[in-house]
Amino acid sequence: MEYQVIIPAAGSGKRMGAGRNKLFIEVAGRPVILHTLDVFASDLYCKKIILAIQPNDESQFRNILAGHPGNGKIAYVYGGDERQHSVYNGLKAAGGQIILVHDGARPFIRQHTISRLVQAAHDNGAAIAAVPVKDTIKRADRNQVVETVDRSGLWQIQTPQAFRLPILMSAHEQAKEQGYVGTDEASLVEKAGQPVMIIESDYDNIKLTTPEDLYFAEAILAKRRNLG
Ligand SMILES: Nc1ccn([C@@H]2O[C@H](COP(=O)(O)OP(=O)(O)OP(=O)(O)O)[C@@H](O)[C@H]2O)c(=O)n1
Ligand SMILES: C[C@](O)(CO)[C@H](O)COP(=O)(O)O
Repeated sequence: MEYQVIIPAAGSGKRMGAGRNKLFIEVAGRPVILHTLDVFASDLYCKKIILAIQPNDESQFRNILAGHPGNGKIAYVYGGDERQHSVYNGLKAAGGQIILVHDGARPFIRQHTISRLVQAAHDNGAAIAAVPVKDTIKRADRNQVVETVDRSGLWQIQTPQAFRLPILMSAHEQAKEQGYVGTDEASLVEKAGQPVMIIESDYDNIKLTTPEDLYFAEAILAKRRNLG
């Protein structure tokens, strides 16, 4: 089933502390963004990649992506101050029935997860990648525990997040009218009253956020090379 994907890539990487867009950092000798785009480039059902970037990163992105197999599918839009604004700018360039949003900082997404998300979004309207929480979660007030959260129903949410395009567009427009900023697309869609399905992903689908994540990234790629 055909789909388009928005890749938010306009962040500043403050928590990474690299002093530049973390998607330009090399892992196994290649910039993070190339790893992220690989699966969408090779997926014949992926008809368009909408890359949301900062204007001052444009020449570097274009140079890095010039030789990538997915380059012919890429449309560039400028991002905004918040991730949500970057995604909304991407939505305005999107078409077709199914739209995915996938963090540029998540380079290890698998094809079979994407395929399941696309089908679930077609069937149900909205579907997101997630893995069960492994740690005990507690709520604290000024570092003092006030509540232990029942872990049985908790999921660690990832991207891709997949939607029928009108559902996501409407949710973003409602959030804009209400001045609501969420940390993922699903929170906007939930707020609009649309059920959201969870599709179990895998623990390799990490978001490269802090420097430690780069060690994990090298290990994930080494594992995949060894598995062939
Ligand atoms: N205004 C923004 C903020 C983030 N992103 C993108 O959204 C993804 C997930 O965001 P995050 O990991 O938080 O990236 P940064 O915002 O760059 O990180 P930080 O919060 O540490 O600055 C990243 O691919 C990032 O480039 C974006 O397109 N536009
Ligand atoms: C969308 C997301 O990756 C789901 O876990 C996450 O909310 C992004 O958060 P960030 O702070 O913008 O990286």
